[in-house]
Amino acid sequence: MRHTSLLSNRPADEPVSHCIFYPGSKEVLTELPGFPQPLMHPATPTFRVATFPGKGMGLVSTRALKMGDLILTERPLIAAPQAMPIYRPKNCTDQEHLQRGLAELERHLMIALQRMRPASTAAYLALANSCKKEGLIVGIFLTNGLELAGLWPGVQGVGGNYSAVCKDISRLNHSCSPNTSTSFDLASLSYRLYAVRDIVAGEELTYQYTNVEVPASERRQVLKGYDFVCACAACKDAPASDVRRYHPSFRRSPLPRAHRNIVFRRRSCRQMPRTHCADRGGGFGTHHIARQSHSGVDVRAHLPLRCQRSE
Ligand SMILES: C[S@@+](CC[C@H](N)C(=O)[O-])C[C@H]1O[C@@H](n2cnc3c(N)ncnc32)[C@H](O)[C@@H]1O
Repeated sequence: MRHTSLLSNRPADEPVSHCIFYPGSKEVLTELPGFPQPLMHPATPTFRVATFPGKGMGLVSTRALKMGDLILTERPLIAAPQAMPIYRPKNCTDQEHLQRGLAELERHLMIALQRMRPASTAAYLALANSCKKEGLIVGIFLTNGLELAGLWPGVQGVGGNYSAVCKDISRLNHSCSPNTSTSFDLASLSYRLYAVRDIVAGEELTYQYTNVEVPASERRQVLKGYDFVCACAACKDAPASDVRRYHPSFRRSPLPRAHRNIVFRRRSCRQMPRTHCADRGGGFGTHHIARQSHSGVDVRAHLPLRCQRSE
């Protein structure tokens, strides 16, 4: 593993990302023409951090937004592999292998936090940890990680082999009918958060942590890993909502053509301990990475807007 502070040679007010990379990933970025491109921000502020009863902190819109509007652009504080490549002795159980992987991840994250700018370290440590069984540092990483694909040399498409934590985007709370989605721009090393429907001023900005096309009971299982029970309208009226979610109109996108490259991404790594290592055999992380390859999908097939309006 290589630790790299990307763009640390920039002015002090420019965001720096601390990256824990496999060999070759940094070169994927530095060989991009014009890397690093400047960050593209919205013309006027769009959000603030607020507290939501029963959810902790989250983001709220400070002005009306139109579907497709850019809400914010952000470089991650830290990016690291979703699964650490560690040796697995013959008699090692899944659980032991998982714990060793997490301990190794924690060790690398500690190094990262020590090397980061103090303000970035403080911002990371201020994030939520819903994964209390693990150490604080790794717990924050598992709670707040977003998928970061496209940096694994030789892997095309949305491999999702890295996970990244951001100061603001990681504050988004979950909804099964989310009003935002992200894309990741490699050339500027930044996430872009977009509105996927019209949003009124003062509305909470929400994001999907899991596949929202599956029935509520399946979503509930995944969300258990984040230590909350979703109380959105779709979950409250699950039988009716499940029926609507199977309807073909659920998959039809009303996004204008210009915005159809927006990609829905889910939270990246929270399922890693529970679904892979607890439920399946095999090498640490393999199944998880396979799952993530389904998570960056064309928004055309996934915008649940018609249903959102009726839910
Ligand atoms: C990535 S953090 C989101 C920001 C977090 N609320 C905070 O205070 O920083 C994920 C955690 O937020 C909380 N959360 C997210 N969405 C929620 C929801 N719809 N209902 C209740 N809690 C939620 C859960 O504790 C979850 O583990």
